[in-house]
Amino acid sequence: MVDLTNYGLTPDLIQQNSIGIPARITAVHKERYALICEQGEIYGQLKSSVYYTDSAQDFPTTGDFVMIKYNPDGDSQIIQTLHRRTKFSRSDYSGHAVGYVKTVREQVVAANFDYVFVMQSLNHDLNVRRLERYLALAWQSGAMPVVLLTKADLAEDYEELLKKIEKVAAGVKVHSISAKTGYGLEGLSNYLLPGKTIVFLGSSGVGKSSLVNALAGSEVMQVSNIREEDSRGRHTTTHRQLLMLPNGTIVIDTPGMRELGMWEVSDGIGEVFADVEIYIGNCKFSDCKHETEPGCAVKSAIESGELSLERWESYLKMKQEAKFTAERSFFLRDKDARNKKNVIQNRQKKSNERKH
Ligand SMILES: Nc1nc2c(ncn2[C@@H]2O[C@H](COP(=O)(O)OP(=O)(O)OP(=O)(O)O)[C@@H](O)[C@H]2O)c(=O)[nH]1
Ligand SMILES: [Zn+2]
Repeated sequence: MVDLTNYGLTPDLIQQNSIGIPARITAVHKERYALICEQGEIYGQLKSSVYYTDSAQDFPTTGDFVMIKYNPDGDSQIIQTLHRRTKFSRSDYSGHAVGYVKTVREQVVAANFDYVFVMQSLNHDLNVRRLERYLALAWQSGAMPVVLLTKADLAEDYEELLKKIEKVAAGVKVHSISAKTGYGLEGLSNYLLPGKTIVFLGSSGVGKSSLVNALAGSEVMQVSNIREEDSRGRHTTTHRQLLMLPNGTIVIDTPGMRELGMWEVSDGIGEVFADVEIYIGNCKFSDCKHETEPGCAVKSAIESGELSLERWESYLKMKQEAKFTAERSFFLRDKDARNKKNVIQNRQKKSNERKH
C-alpha cells in the first residue's frame, strides 16, 4: 500500500465531512486524470455533477490532493479537490465563443509545491528581465523560489553575470549547476527532501528533464535534443507530470508552466522589487508619478546611482503588464455578466412572445 503522506499529504487537508479516500494528481490528460492513492497508480474522472454545477469547486490539476471514490474495476471518481497550499494559476478565457456564456475560471497549472526552481541556462537563455518575471510568478505562488543557472559546463567566466543575477534575485538562493557533469547538484540537497514537492519554471530546452534524470540517476524523463547553436528546443514534455525521485522528493514538470503571458503577478512584484518600492513611499507628494515632480525619492535615487534606471524601468514595465492582465480579467468577467443578462432577457422575451 502506498502511504500518501510520503507524497506530501498532511492530515489537516482532509475535511471532517469528506468522503472517499485521498489521492494526488500525477498527470492531467484530456478528460482523464492519472492519480496515485493507497491502491497505487490509477486513473480517475471528475464526478461531473459536483464539478460542473458547483462553480466553487476547483478543477483538479497536477499536484492537487483530491478525494476519490475508488473503483477497482475502472476509472475512479474524483469527488473533491482539497485546499491548495500553493499554486500557479492564470485566468482561463477559453469558452468565450459567441452566444455562449461561460465564466472566466481560474486555471491552475500546478499545485501544492514547496519550492519553485526558476531555471535559466548560462549559455543562451539568460535574460535578466525574464528572470525578474519568473521570480514574481514564483513569489506569487506562495512557495519558495530558488534560481538555478543551468549548463554551467558550457559557460566560461560567468562570475560577473552571477553577481548581476544575485542582485536581481535578492533574498533568493542562486545555484549554478550542470546536469551533464553533476556540478553544483550537491548544493540542492537542502530542497531535495522526502515528501517535499518541487516545481520547475523555465523555457523549453533549459534542461528541466536533464536535471530530473541527473537527480534520479536514470532516464525517467525524455530529453529533447536541441541544436546548441541556436538553442531552439522542441517541446518534448507532452504531459503534465508529477513523479517521485528515488530519495522521496516529488517533482512537477508541466507544459502549462510555459504560457506565462496572462498570469497575474501583482503580489509577487512587491517581493521581487522590494529594493525599488522602498523609494516610492518617500516622495514629497503622496500621489507622485515619479516623472517631473519635485522631491521625488525615486528620481533622486536614480540620479545618485543608488537605483539603476534599468531596474526602475523594468519595474514600471511589469507593473504595467500586471495592470493590463488585471483589467483584462475584469473586462471579461464584466462582459460575461452582461452576456448572461442578455441571454436571460432574450429567453424571457421569447417565452413572453410564445405566451402571446
Ligand atoms: N552541456 C549541457 N547540456 C545540457 C545540460 N542540461 C541539458 N542539456 C541539453 O539541453 C537540451 C535540452 O534539455 P532538456 O532536459 O530536454 O530540456 P527541458 O527544459 O526539459 O526541455 P523541454 O522538455 O522542451 O521543456 C538537451 O540537448 C540536453 O542534452 C547541461 O547541464 N549541460
Ligand atoms: Zn516620486
